[in-house]
Amino acid sequence: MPLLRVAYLGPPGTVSDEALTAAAPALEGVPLPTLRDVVMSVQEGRFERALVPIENALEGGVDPVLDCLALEAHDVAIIGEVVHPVSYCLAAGRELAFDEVTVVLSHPQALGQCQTWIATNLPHARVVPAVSTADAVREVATDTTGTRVAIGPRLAARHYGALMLAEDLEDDPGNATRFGWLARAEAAPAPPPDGPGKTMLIFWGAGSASPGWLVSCLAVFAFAGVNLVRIESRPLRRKMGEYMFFLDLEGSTGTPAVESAVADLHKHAEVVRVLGSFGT
Ligand SMILES: O=C(O)C(=O)C[C@]1(C(=O)O)C=C[C@@H](O)C=C1
Repeated sequence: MPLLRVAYLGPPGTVSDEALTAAAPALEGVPLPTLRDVVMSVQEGRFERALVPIENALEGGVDPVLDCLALEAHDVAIIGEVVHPVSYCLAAGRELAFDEVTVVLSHPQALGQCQTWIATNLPHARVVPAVSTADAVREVATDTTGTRVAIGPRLAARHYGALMLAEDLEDDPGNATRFGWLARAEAAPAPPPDGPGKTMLIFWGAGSASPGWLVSCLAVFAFAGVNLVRIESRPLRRKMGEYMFFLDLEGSTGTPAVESAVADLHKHAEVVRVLGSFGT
């Protein structure tokens, strides 16, 4: 039987690559250039599965993934999650003293996760965003005369033969990223009827301009005895002041409590979409 191919943010050596290998070493990973591409590859049926970062312990939600799931990838479901510890090194194509460094490259999430380290150790360097951590490391690895460095996982430094000038750059040793497994919604396994589970959903609209609207939306979960574990708002990408709300809650939609809370939420909100419901 052919191996299941899983799309992830490339090139090889990203944190996504590390997380995929740690979670499912037997699956074949296929690197794609951007996070939007990875999500849309499942929406468009080019891949049956993808692994994408959703949330980081220090920096919060991974916006391109959340926005694409909410607003573009209407037929994609989150079918499971893995939490992967994240640690970075400072990679370069040659030995450099910190005060010689003029540019530090990385993915914006990684730059955010290391912001205190950068401010303390490279206060004069220009911080430049890259499409992924591994892309940044690949870029500097062959630069044997310049003054640029990159922040990326050790995997990337080894993969591209870069020197490691420093290690453990993350601003807290508890740094970790939560990744979601994606599949087409029709291929998602049925949510578990009991046992520990999680449901991720989004809602917006109808009544959001009236006092107490958000409270009444959230109250449906309290009344049903469902524990909310995360709430995050993002612009609805329409006009100023319109937001969508991402909720994570304990329990799957296979349980009566979650099912009735979600049904009640429909009475308050214009749009309610369950992004995923799975066992944990
Ligand atoms: O650039 C990478 O290495 C990625 O896999 C992307 C990404 C992200 O977008 O959050 C994944 C995990 C880390 O939090 C940092 C970057």
